[in-house]
Amino acid sequence: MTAEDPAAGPTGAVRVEVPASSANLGSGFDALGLALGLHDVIEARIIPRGVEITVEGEGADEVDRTEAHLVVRALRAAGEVIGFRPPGLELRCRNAIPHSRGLGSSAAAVVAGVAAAYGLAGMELDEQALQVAAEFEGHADNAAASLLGGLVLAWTEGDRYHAVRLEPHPAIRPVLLIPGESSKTSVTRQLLPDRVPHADAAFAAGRAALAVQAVTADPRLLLPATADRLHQDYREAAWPASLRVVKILREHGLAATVSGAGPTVMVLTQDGKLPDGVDLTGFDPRELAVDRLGVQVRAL
Ligand SMILES: Nc1ncnc2c1ncn2[C@@H]1O[C@H](COP(=O)(O)OP(=O)(O)O)[C@@H](O)[C@H]1O
Ligand SMILES: N[C@@H](CCOP(=O)(O)O)C(=O)O
Repeated sequence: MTAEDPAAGPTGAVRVEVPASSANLGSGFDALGLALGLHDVIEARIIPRGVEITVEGEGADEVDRTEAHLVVRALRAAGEVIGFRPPGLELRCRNAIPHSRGLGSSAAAVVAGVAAAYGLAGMELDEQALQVAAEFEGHADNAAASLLGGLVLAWTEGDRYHAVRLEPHPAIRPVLLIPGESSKTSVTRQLLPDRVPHADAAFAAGRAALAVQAVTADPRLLLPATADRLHQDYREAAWPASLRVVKILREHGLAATVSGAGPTVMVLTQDGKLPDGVDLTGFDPRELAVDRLGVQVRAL
């Protein structure tokens, strides 16, 4: 995360580039996130009054163009925290992150709004930025990844959100299988049980710890490290085809997981390849680099 010229003081306009992310990585439910090389770009400008919003690309036919726009709401919320209250705002959004597919579009939009507030106020991003962004989602995995880039470990302490950033191993090449249909995170969270068996919790703790080693240091461990018992099976009704593909790819030895709350499938490969003969009808396979920078802000 950088604000490239924070010493320059408040500015009238900023350009923000924010990465998508894949949360959970199978075993690290609500804790692990990986930033991906697919970016929304937002230009935010202070104007005398009101909001003027243009949107191109993903979500252009759906998103609100009023004060209720997610980037505006996040910008205003961050502004309250840092004491920055612009009279009016112009936003130009060029969206590349598909909405409601498990690629962290909402977290990216929120991080973009928070980063725009800091940039317009001439401030560098800080710990409070994660706090504001994570409060919109209720979990910090995607928001921390969009903010910091790389692999993130997110956790909560009371009502405070925290994250550390780790460097993913250079050999890791994520392939994303993005389906046409969408699935709302708020809906699939309701499919999760209130309690899980102790053995499953213990399994998850071990595999999530292993995932840190696999993603940062030893990608040969990716298959066992991404095994999950806490969320994917419970959410099957929302995206049976995604879970079927995950299981088939794992039987072929690939570290496939449902990305975030689905329905996209993420495969952590080391060669960018998928096995022949696996039926991927309905999915658009795209190799995406790991984003190592996190959100980028510059004055215009
Ligand atoms: N760039 C954006 N601008 C405005 N709203 C957005 C943007 N990205 C996502 N959203 C909002 O977030 C919703 C998707 O959130 P969610 O279901 O959590 O999916 P995702 O997994 O993509 O984050 C969209 O329907 C839209 O309301
Ligand atoms: N840990 C969350 C992640 C949601 O990610 P999204 O990209 O689907 O919003 C969850 O699994 O609910």
